[in-house]
Amino acid sequence: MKVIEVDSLRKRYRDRLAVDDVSFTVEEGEIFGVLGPNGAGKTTTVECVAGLRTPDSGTVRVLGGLHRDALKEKLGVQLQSSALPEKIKVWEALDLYASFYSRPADWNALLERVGLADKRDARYGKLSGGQQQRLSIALALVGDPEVAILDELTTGLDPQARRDTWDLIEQVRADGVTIVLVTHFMEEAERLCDRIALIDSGRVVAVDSPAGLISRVDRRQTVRFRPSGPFDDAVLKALPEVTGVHGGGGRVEVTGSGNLLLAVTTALAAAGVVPADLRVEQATLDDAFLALTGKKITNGDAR
Ligand SMILES: Nc1ncnc2c1ncn2[C@@H]1O[C@H](COP(=O)(O)OP(=O)(O)OP(=O)(O)O)[C@@H](O)[C@H]1O
Repeated sequence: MKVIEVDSLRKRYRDRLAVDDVSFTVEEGEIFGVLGPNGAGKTTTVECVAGLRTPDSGTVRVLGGLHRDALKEKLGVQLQSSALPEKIKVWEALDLYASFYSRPADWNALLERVGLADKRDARYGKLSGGQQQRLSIALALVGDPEVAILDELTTGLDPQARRDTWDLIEQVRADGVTIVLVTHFMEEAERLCDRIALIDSGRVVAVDSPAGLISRVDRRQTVRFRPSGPFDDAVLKALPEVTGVHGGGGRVEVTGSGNLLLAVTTALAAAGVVPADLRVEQATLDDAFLALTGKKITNGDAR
């Protein structure tokens, strides 16, 4: 079932066309990524989906076209800008947000789930960045939503806090919540998303699974190693998977496609060569974005 249908969405801010003809659909139960560089129009797009902005043209249907008030009950939103007052206590924020819904979730259980049970009485301003982020996820879930929109979920978090947040999102999805995740982190999109809309300059460049996006662009791989001794590189060049073999400084670089690693290691074993420091490099989402738009997406990606 399609949970979100966005068709030919356009949104202009005065002289700035932020979203220029964006279309995509999100299926029930998936984690759908909206990925693109800063200023691409991601936030504006999801704000239109959440009913927080009115599109200039195009249509947005969420949960079969629910109207605003009914939709508010079923949609949880965590936006970049939703900072809370410094002095509010964790439990007060949850209690306040719960009051917006007719059938809220049990926020005590939510606090446990996001790992903030011991911070119940702490003030928002005293929480670490990771704790604030987890609280904002709890606030997005306090209405027990069917769909959650999470914008720049892990920006500003250290790698461990980021991975903990990813685990949390996977648990939320396992409960059946459909998730729209806005991000400019490749690793996050690759790890979490079932499908991704790549957005650039207000337009959807492609929608596909992470593997689908990568394979569309480049199936080439590179295998690098240090051979245990000299060998005739014809044994590698003869392999159907191999397109090139280059060497120098005691290192060998083999390019090709298909199951390149297996083909190379098998041929080396047959030739009595042991490959040390073996590395495989494949195209990434970043490469896919570059090939599709001519731009790099990475900005602050904590790889
Ligand atoms: N309220 C606003 N008024 C005027 N221009 C805006 C407004 N909000 C966004 N913009 C502009 O619209 C464009 C798209 O912004 P948007 O925030 O949707 O992009 P984004 O992909 O979410 O970027 P970021 O990751 O930086 O938030 C940007 O050029 C931005 O400067």
